[in-house]
Amino acid sequence: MDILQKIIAQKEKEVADKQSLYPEKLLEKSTYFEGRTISLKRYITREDKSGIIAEFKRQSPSKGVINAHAKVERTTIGYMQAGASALSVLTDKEFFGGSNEDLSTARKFNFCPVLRKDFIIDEYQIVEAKSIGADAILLIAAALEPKRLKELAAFAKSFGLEVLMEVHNEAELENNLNEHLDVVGVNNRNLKTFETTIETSKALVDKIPNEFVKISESGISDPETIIDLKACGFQGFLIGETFMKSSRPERAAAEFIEKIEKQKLEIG
Ligand SMILES: O=P(O)(O)OC[C@@H](O)[C@@H](O)c1c[nH]c2ccccc12
Repeated sequence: MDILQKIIAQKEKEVADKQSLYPEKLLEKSTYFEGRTISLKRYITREDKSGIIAEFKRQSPSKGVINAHAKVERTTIGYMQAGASALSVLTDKEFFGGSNEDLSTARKFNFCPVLRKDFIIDEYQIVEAKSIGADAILLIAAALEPKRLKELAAFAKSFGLEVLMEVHNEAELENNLNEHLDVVGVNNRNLKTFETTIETSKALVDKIPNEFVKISESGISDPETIIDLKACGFQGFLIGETFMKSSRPERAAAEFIEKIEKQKLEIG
């Protein structure tokens, strides 16, 4: 069993437990339920922003604890002040040390798109995403059958949530493109070895139709890589660890984004 299969098995249990404790009817009472969402697609492509989706991630299966002390409020506000286009918040507890409260806190203190980073396998988690204040959800092609991925994407759109589909290779991309997706992300991390390589993104970018916003995810550790990925056609960049491993992630993000701005000027 690879890590993804392990996580999915755990999610199936979690969803069943939660559904009996807090049925959808209850989640629908959340004040966020009626509210409008902020478009991730639009914010990634805004000219006045960096294209960076800055992630709040305390730990991961590949790295263990990345940052045990960072506060969601200070970190996410700082990310946005630094020039991030959007936020990504891990809500998985078991493997990533996140929570729904983390996402709601990010929501409460920021006016920007907030992506719910979790392993979605059921409609229940989409209702939950809306109820905690998310604007967009992640669907992982490696975790779902194409028919199921499309159903979940359509369901998310019916609540006004945008959909980021994540792929690792050409087959996943080609089997899953559908009209309900907004953003397509290439994950540079190999889920079996945990190794990351930007080449994964470069090999797939031209195969993603232009109607989708294209982002590169994981293992981005220097501003030069962003310049390189932009030149290949990527519009967005999902960054977690490079920021979170700093004792002040928001400061690391500010320094990183400043360097991109400087290089942009030099390149002209
Ligand atoms: O911390 P990194 O290497 O910058 O990666 C961020 C993000 O891409 C990564 O956290 C991620 C990509 N896809 C996921 C799916 C689930 C959980 C986490 C992820």
